[in-house]
Amino acid sequence: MTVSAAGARTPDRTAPAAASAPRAGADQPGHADPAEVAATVAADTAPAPDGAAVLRVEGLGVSYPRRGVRGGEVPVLAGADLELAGGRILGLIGETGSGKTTLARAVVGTAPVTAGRITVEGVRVSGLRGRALREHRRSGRVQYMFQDPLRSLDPDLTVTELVGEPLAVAGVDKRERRARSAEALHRVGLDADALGDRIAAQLSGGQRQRVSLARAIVTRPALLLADEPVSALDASNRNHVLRLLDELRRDLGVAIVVISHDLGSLAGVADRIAVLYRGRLVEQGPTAEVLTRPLHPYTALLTASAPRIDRTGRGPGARTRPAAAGPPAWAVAPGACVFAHRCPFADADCRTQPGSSSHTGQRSAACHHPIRTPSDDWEATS
Ligand SMILES: Nc1ncnc2c1ncn2[C@@H]1O[C@H](COP(=O)(O)OP(=O)(O)OP(=O)(O)O)[C@@H](O)[C@H]1O
Repeated sequence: MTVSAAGARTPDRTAPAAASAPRAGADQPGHADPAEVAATVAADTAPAPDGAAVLRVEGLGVSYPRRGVRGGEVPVLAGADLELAGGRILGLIGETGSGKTTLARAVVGTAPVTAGRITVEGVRVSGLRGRALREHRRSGRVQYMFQDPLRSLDPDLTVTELVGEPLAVAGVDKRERRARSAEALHRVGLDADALGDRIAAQLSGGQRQRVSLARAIVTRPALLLADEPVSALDASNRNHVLRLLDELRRDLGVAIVVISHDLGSLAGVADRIAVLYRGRLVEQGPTAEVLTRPLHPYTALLTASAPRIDRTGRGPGARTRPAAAGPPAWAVAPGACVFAHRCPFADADCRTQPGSSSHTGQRSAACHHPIRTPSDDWEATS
């Protein structure tokens, strides 16, 4: 079990070295003045200059080893390009198995990158190895928040220990750990004095998710990857966590990637949406535009089937067909459209030719026949 860049826990085979680093001691709940610590956090975590990319993903490919086949591999992500500035939220959406978690894990260095590059704050993290990678993870500048806090939080640690653990990994002394853990808990609406001595099993689902969030921000990250942060929560806790994410990006300038199945959750919080289908990013753009005027037929299908986005079924999504089985993504010709087997507009080009990526302003869609409106100003880029 391991977790983030800074040593939480996740059930994977590629445990970051930080996972074996010493744990925080049994700190007492912190007594620091949260306002004072908050001021320090704000000073230490200056938002990236407007427009500066905190995360840049270029031509990313990830392949997992194929079980039982020596040297064999299964490509699960290909040609992914993304950019995210400080203080911005990117919603990453796609059906189960499309590669959302894999993309996030590639960014924190726990998925095997086979092509392209990932840059965080100007540092090429996809090329880091050995000591440089361990140092990067210990810095806590990139944090990954797991979708299942009950499984990802160590059941034996108290809340104070859980939140302070990434700081212990980073070598922060006990006194500062206590102060910063209390501030992080305060920021997510939890009282360290009241909850600091509890273990995860003694918390509600919403509290656990907020402890995960406190743990993720305690290192003052530049980039937070939140994997399905609200999918297990009821409506009130969901809204609370989404509001917290919004505050974090605004107050601390954190760049946040929110992974979700739920367009409704993303609609309220994300500045931009990226749509993943079978390991390919098929569309990206400002949230309102992607949701109301999807360009890629798969996005149209998503928006049409999301009740809160399009209840009428009369939007562009109504033109798409229901799901149908297709070839596995790795069997699709390199660059050809992975949605062609389901797309009502697909022609021979879509099944055989490299997908054409079109864009207009802030938007892009990897599609030979994007859904257009008369006002669209199109430019084919490849
Ligand atoms: N460690 C692994 N080894 C081999 N294959 C893997 C591994 N992890 C994920 N996969 C495969 O990679 C593909 C993408 O998985 P991933 O977990 O990234 O999808 P996802 O979009 O996050 O799905 P979900 O929404 O269900 O969490 C899936 O086919 C999955 O089975």
